[in-house]
Amino acid sequence: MEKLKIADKEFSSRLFTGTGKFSSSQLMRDALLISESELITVALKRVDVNNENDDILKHLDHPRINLLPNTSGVRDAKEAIFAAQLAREALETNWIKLEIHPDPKYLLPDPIETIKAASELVKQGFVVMPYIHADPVLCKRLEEVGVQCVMPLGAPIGSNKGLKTLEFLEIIIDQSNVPVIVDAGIGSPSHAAQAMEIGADAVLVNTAIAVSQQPITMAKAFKMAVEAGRMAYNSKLAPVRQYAEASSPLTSFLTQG
Ligand SMILES: CC(=O)[C@@H](O)[C@H](O)COP(=O)(O)O
Repeated sequence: MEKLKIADKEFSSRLFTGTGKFSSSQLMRDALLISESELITVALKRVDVNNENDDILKHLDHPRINLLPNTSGVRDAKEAIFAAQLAREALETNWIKLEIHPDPKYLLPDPIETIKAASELVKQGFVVMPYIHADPVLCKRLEEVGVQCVMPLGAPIGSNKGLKTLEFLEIIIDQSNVPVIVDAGIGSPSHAAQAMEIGADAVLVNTAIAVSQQPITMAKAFKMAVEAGRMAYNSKLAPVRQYAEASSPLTSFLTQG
């Protein structure tokens, strides 16, 4: 599979993963290593930044893993900027997954605060990866302020509903000049494959792996689905037709001889 470039990094895997909801840190590590994911997001609020033996960080220590701190839990741009600065200091990375979702019921991202924070964080030298609604206009605006990719949602975080925003994701992918990573709501490997088939550059999956009955084999299933979806996209899918079209001539044998 061809590599994906975001900012100064190249990724062989187009499956990005999250670290929440695993029943143990060891299980999280085993599943994420099997997934071959190279960009793994961790909520800053879950890390004890003053403890160099922090359990979650210890379990994510691997040469293939790039940590992507996220600002989950913040309610506005001001808090997000503060969280990003803390993360940069604590984890020594200027990459940040910008998540501002003040409403705990649906966890939908606040577009106004997100664009405000993104534009300031870009000015401060961050590689900004914003989690947003599948809004094509917002994606273009974020691109203009200098984010390195966009991360539109398929469905609410943790809902496992799949690509409820499919038609808008297609518009975003069609228009985008930065990588498009479908994030949130991907509940099964087939959802991930579908996102890749329509041309997403990558997907981010957490809940569907972490809360499955067998996270390790599920992680592998997601890895394979993402690879298959990308391969299908690169091979150009056959067109969808309204009417049937025979796969081989139906009557030619009647007219022979
Ligand atoms: C971990 C993380 O960043 C989540 O906020 C992300 O959006 C994943 O969503 P799912 O848990 O639905 O896969």
